[in-house]
Amino acid sequence: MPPTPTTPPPDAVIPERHPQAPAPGTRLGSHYEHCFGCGPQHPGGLRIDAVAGEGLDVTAELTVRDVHQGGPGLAHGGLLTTAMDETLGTLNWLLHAPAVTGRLETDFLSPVPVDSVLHLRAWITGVHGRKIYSAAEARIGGPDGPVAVRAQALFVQVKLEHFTTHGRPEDIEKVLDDPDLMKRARAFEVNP
Ligand SMILES: CCCCCCCCCC(=O)SCCNC(=O)CCNC(=O)[C@H](O)C(C)(C)COP(=O)(O)OP(=O)(O)OC[C@H]1O[C@@H](n2cnc3c(N)ncnc32)[C@H](O)[C@@H]1OP(=O)(O)O
Repeated sequence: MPPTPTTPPPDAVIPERHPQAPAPGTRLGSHYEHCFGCGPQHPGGLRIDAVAGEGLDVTAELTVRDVHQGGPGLAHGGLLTTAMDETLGTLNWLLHAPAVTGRLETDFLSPVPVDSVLHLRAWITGVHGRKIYSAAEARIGGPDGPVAVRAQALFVQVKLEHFTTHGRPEDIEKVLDDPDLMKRARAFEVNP
C-alpha cells in the first residue's frame, strides 16, 4: 500500500510505555462519561472498554446491535469507523498524553452482520513530535477471526486547554465541577 499521511515517517520512533501507563491487562474504561464511544452515561453510545496490552497496544470488543445498522442486518460503516477511532484513541493512555484524531483512514474488507462480536485491536506504529501514528483492525467472532475492518490513524497530542478552549462552556463547567466526569483530566491533575 503506498504511504499516506497516516504512514509514520522513517525517523518516527516507537516510544517506551509511559511509566504511569496502566499495567497490561488493565481495563481502561472511559476517558469521559458522556463520550459516544466509551462513556457509561451515554444512553446510546458504544461503551467501548479497551484493555491495555503488553506493549503499545490495546484490545476491545464490540457487539454489533440492531441500532447499529446501515444496510438491513449489517453494521453501518460510520459506526465501524467510530469503533476504530475510539479504540485507537485509548492508545493515548499508554503514552499518558491527551491527543485527538487528526486523520483516520478506514478500509472495509467485508460486511459485518448484526449480532457479530467484533474483536478490536490497536497499536502504535510510530511517534514523531506531537504526531502519534497508529493502526487498528476488527476481526469477526474472535481474536483470530477474519479481518473485517482495518484502519490507520494520525493523532495529534494536545494540551488539556484544547478541550477547555473549544468545548461547549456548560459541559466544560460540569467537568470542572466534577472532574470524575473526565478521567483523563483527573489523571493529569493527579500526575501532571
Ligand atoms: C481527553 C482525551 C480525549 C481522547 C479522545 C480520543 C477518542 C476520540 C477521538 C476523537 O473523536 S477526537 C475528535 C475529532 N478530532 C478533532 O476534533 C480534532 C480537530 N482538529 C484539531 O483540533 C487540530 O487540527 C489538531 C489539534 C489535530 C492539529 O492542530 P494544531 O494547531 O495543534 O497542530 P498543527 O496544525 O500545527 O499540526 C501538527 C502536526 O500534525 C500534522 N497534522 C495535523 N492534522 C493533520 C491531518 N489531518 N493530516 C495530516 N497531518 C496533520 C501537521 O501537518 C503538523 O505536522 P508537522 O509537525 O510535521 O508540521
